[in-house]
Amino acid sequence: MAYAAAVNGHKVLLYMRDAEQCKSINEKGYNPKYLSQYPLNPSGHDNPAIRGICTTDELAQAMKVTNVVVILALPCQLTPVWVEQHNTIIPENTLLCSTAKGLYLPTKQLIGHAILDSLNRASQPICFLSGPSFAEEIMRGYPTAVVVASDQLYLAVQVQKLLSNASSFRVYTSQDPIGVQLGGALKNPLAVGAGMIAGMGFGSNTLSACVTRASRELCDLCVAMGGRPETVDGLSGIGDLMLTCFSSQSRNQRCGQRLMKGEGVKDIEKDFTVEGVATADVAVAYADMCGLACPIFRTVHALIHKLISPEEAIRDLMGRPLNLEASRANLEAK
Ligand SMILES: NC(=O)c1ccc[n+]([C@@H]2O[C@H](COP(=O)([O-])OP(=O)(O)OC[C@H]3O[C@@H](n4cnc5c(N)ncnc54)[C@H](O)[C@@H]3O)[C@@H](O)[C@H]2O)c1
Ligand SMILES: O=P(O)(O)OC[C@H](O)CO
Repeated sequence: MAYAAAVNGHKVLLYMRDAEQCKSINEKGYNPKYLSQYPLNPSGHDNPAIRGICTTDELAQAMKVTNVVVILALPCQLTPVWVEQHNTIIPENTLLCSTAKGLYLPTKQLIGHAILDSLNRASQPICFLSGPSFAEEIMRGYPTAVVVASDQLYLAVQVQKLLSNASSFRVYTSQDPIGVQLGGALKNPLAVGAGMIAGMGFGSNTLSACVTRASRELCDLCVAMGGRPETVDGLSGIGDLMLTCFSSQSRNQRCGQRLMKGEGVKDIEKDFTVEGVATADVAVAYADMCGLACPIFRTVHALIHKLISPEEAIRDLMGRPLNLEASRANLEAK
């Protein structure tokens, strides 16, 4: 996201904890830890267009500048903690844009509600960026479309203008922050499930069937929790579901594959962030709250926690009562 903003000529400060990483960004124009082969310098000049900062003092100074947008790009389970630690230096009127795609496990909240609670301010301007977007493909300049949502459209439009560029990054707006947050979060356990199918050695028939039926569950659960169905049909629902279920670039998808090879969640999470694991727990809690069957969400959750075997999972899903395809079977109580 820093790169997308820098491409548009904005002054970008990238806050990080590691002083060495910061030094490398400022002196060499490369981030040694993430996507290290890509220069952080869209304009081609020697000086990096993105400057690294790593002290709370520098961050506090940066926050005082007017017209700042703070893009929070942390894993979901860490975002509220970080916000709470920094809430005194985040000005009340500064627009926050969260990119985290997950549901917050400790309180089973949408990430936006958890952030506002951590700030202890319900009125902070906030929006949510989501949609099919592997970071590496953005750095490569591959045309990408995402959506940014806020209750107040003008806040979403601010981020839309900040990040969109006509050659490779197109940002749509939405006034359905609940639907956009839920779509981006709930696709993750389903992508873990898609990886499990590959890990079990099944092929395209199984994957396509599962993703299609999963998209129905995603829609039912999002709508039951207050999102709009047209949002789920969009980039932050079906769009991101397709990306992550059909690509082994997805960390959630790779996690599912590795789980089926016998690895444990804790070991996999040491290698990369997997939002779908914690979010699966919250998804099942939401399904219970809404009285929804959501068999795929429940099966993925049970497999993650090794409550059932892969053979039982297939038997349970394939052995469900036969039904019309378009029936609302998912809406029956479990
Ligand atoms: N990577 C992608 O392609 C991508 C695309 C779209 C959305 N997202 C979403 O964005 C969110 C962040 O994903 P990511 O891939 O950038 O995750 P990541 O695992 O790469 O972590 C992002 C940053 O958080 C920092 N971090 C980790 N622990 C921290 C802590 N305790 N305190 C402060 N900083 C800490 C890391 O050092 C890293 O710089 C996720 O919810 C993800 O789903 C990621
Ligand atoms: O690698 P994943 O599975 O975390 O997916 C990253 C983004 O959500 C893709 O849009």
